[in-house]
Amino acid sequence: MNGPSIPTTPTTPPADAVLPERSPLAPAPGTLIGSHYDECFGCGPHHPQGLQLTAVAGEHLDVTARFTVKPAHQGGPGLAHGGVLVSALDETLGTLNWLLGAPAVTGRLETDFVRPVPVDSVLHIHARVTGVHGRKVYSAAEGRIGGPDGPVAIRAQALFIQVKLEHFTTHGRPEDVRKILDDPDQIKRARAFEVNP
Ligand SMILES: CCCCCCCCCCCCCCCC(=O)SCCNC(=O)CCNC(=O)[C@H](O)C(C)(C)COP(=O)(O)OP(=O)(O)OC[C@H]1O[C@@H](n2cnc3c(N)ncnc32)[C@H](O)[C@@H]1OP(=O)(O)O
Repeated sequence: MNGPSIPTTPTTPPADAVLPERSPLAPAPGTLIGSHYDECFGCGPHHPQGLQLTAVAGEHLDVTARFTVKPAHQGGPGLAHGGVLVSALDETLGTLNWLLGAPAVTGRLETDFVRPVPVDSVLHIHARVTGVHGRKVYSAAEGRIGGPDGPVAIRAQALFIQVKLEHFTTHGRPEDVRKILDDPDQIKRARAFEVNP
C-alpha cells in the first residue's frame, strides 16, 4: 500500500543549473550581512533564545557565519542539540539569497552530523550556492569547530525555492506582518529584494 508521497528531488543541482552573477545589490565581500528580521530565531540580534548568528558575505556566491553554542542549545549534557545545529546551517544557507537578490525559503535540507559539538564551541560555517535552476536554488554548507579550518562537525545540502514577498505577507501571523510593514528599516531591506526579483 502506498503511503503519503515524500519529496525525492535531490539537493544536488541538475547538469543544466547555472551559477549566476552576484546581484548588484548584494552586500560587498567582507561585509556583515544584517539580520533580515529582528525577531528571527536564527539571526535576530534581540531574540533572547535565538542563535544570534552573524554572517559575512564572501567573494563569490558564498557566506561565512559564526554561531556560538550556548547552554540553552543543549541536547545531550554539554552538547549542542542536532536540531539547533541544523537551524544554524539553515539560517546561513538562507543568507545566500541576499547575494542572489531574491527571497527564497527552504524546501529541502539534508544534513550529516559528523562529530559532536560541545557547549561553548564556535561553529564556523561556510555556505555556498552550488547552482540555480529556475526558482530552485541549490546550496551546500559545512560547520567546523576549533577554528575556521578545524574539523567538519556538520554538513548540509539544501534546495531553496524562490518566492515572492507575498509568501511572507500572506502566510505570516497578521500582527507580526503588520509590525514589519510598519518598520521603515525592515521594509527597505525587503525592497532590496523587490527591485531585483
Ligand atoms: C514584507 C515582508 C518582508 C519579508 C522579508 C523576508 C526576508 C527573507 C526571509 C527568509 C527567511 C529564511 C529563514 C531560513 C530559511 C527558512 O527556514 S524558510 C522556512 C521553512 N520553509 C518553509 O516554510 C517553506 C514551506 N513550503 C512552501 O511554502 C512551499 O512548499 C514552497 C517551498 C514555497 C514551494 O511551493 P511552490 O512555490 O508552490 O513551488 P512548486 O511550484 O510546488 O515547486 C517549485 C519547484 O520546487 C520543487 N520543490 C518544491 N518543494 C520541494 C521540496 N520540499 N523538496 C524538493 N523539491 C521541492 C518542485 O518539485 C518544483 O520543481 P520543478 O517542477 O520546478 O522542477
